[in-house]
Amino acid sequence: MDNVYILNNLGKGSLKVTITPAQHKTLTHLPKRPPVDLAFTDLTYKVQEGRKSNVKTILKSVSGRLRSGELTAIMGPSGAGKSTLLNILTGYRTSGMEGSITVNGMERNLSSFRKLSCYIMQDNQLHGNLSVEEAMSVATALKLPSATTTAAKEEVIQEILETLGLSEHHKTMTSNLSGGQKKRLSIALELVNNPPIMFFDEPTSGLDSSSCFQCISLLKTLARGGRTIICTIHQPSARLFEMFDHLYTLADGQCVYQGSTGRLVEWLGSEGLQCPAYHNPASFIIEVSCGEYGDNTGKLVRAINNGKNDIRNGMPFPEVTIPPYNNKEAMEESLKKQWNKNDLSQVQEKFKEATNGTNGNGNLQNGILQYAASEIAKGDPLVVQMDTEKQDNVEMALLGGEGSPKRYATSELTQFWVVLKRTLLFSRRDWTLMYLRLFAHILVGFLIGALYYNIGNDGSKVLSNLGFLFFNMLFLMYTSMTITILSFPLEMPVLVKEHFNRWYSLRSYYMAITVSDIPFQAIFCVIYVVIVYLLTSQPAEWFRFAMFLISCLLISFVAQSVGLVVGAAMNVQNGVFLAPVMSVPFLLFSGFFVSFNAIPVYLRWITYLSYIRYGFEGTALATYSFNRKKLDCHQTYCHFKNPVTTLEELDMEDADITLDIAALCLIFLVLRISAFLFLRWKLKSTR
Ligand SMILES: Nc1ncnc2c1ncn2[C@@H]1O[C@H](COP(=O)(O)OP(=O)(O)OP(=O)(O)O)[C@@H](O)[C@H]1O
Repeated sequence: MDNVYILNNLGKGSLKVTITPAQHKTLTHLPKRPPVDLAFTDLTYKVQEGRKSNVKTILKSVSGRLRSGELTAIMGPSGAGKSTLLNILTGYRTSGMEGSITVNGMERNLSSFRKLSCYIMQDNQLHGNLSVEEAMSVATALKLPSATTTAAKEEVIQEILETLGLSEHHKTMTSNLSGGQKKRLSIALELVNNPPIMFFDEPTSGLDSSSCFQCISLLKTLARGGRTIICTIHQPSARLFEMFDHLYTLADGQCVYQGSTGRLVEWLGSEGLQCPAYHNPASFIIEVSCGEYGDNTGKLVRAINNGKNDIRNGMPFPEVTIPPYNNKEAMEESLKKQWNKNDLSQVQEKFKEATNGTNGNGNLQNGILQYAASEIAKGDPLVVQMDTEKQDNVEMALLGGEGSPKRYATSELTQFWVVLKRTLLFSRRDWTLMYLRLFAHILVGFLIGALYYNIGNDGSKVLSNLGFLFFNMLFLMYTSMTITILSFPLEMPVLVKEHFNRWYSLRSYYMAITVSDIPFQAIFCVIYVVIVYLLTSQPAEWFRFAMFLISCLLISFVAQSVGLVVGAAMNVQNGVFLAPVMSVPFLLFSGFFVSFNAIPVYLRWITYLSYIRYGFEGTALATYSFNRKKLDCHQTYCHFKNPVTTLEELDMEDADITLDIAALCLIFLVLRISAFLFLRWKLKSTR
């Protein structure tokens, strides 16, 4: 359908422009968000190294302005502090920082800011087991308000995928996408709620030159839509460099250039640094920053006043003042004024999306866009038929404080449900997690059944039967513990990204992963126990079987929780070594190797912590307690013919299975809470 726009250039009549989009490539269905300008003043970042007195200053009182509608590159030599600056601006790193960061002239409220921004990290943290479409569905389910209809969500997904050139690949599994496609998917996922500020850490790393160009074109397109796009980049090619609107260059933690990319060479020339002909300006500024043309850093830092000066007019930026607002209306009014300042970007967005869409081809400087922009630049009032809704929908989140809406777009229950469904889908698709585990339980079940075949009621084989009971504990413990230690740390980077970008709360995520694996673990455990119980001819009484099964189930749940604690607290290498080593004392004090009374008094407390002891005791009581009849004996003398003798030998004659079950439940709860606390600590400490 043709779009008709009236450019009512007052005093000069009106101009009618008819635009026929080549294909449906608009982002009209995204939620409307306000444009955001970000400024930072005298930003200093220090870290402590080694001894407490050894403080390293990474950012040295840098200042800068990052405007909406512009694509900003943060450049500098390796180790200059680019990632550190980006991490501070995103709010990813908060401790050790001094200075002020303002958003549209007001002191940044980190909580509100994080709702307006997204951070796309270098290694596209994506779940490989989801298709593009499924990943997008999860993003819309979590990032758009629950009130959004399914049809509207579908439309958002459709639009974004078409715009980013991913619609052809909507059924492709994320793990099979190319590097460039993965990058685009990472952007697509965050674009769902249309954040006005987007941060990218090295968006072009690992991409070939054509994909780099496409990626930067896409970022430029997003910037032209009124968004503030900031990315760190390593020495781009001259072609890529030209595409950036704004360049912020760091050298040794200080700002050596801030301004348009187009004026870089001219400005450096005015400082006595002539860029050789046919030399890439991006390479030149890096070389200058590295000191290849002498020590110019101090001179450049002074000339630019460490980022306080605007290269456009060589003057310091106007002071940021925060007006004293008396009421909410005054704040809204002020924000609307700021909004109106960004009319240019709104016009650009409208024209861009109506004409060529955001298809990443970089062809943005079309005639209409230039016309509209130049008219505004001249100061002539220009009325464009636009979404008036945008102006009314000033985001109170910018203001922070009382008017600030909820922390997440959806309720914790919705987050729990969406993450649970996603985790169940992963489990179904994860070969190791599902089929290999099932196979192992069945195989080992039959192996043990064959080894201890029919010994359950044989008075001469009670010691072997106790060995069987202990082996059950060992097997169930290791299988459920190691799978969690191996799989959970792999989830961490995605969790860090999604949690930081406000997809869900840690609580909802944790509840979902806690619940998701329990049914599978339970099914595997039941299959194993049924096989071994029948093959080894344990007492054929339902209540004994139930107690035996409950003890085994609880052991596998507890061991899984141990795996979660270890997986949350450390990486795979350490976890795989430490968890089995840490389990050794619990195995030794389980009551199988040494009976309780034989353990030295000062070491007995360990048995109370040994979950293996409770599990082993539970299965032993289920087998030999509750007035079990004497066992069969096919030899002249069977010492353990009477089950009471076995219990006496194990010091379990007074033991109570209810206490064992209660202790296992308590340990389970304590471990699950500890795993949550470790996870929370880990999320904070990685930042
Ligand atoms: N936690 C830390 N402890 C000690 N030094 C740190 C810490 N974090 C960063 N640094 C140092 O700060 C400097 C800047 O690091 P940063 O990662 O920001 O550099 P960069 O410009 O992004 O480099 P690159 O382009 O190589 O990624 C480096 O010298 C780095 O070693």
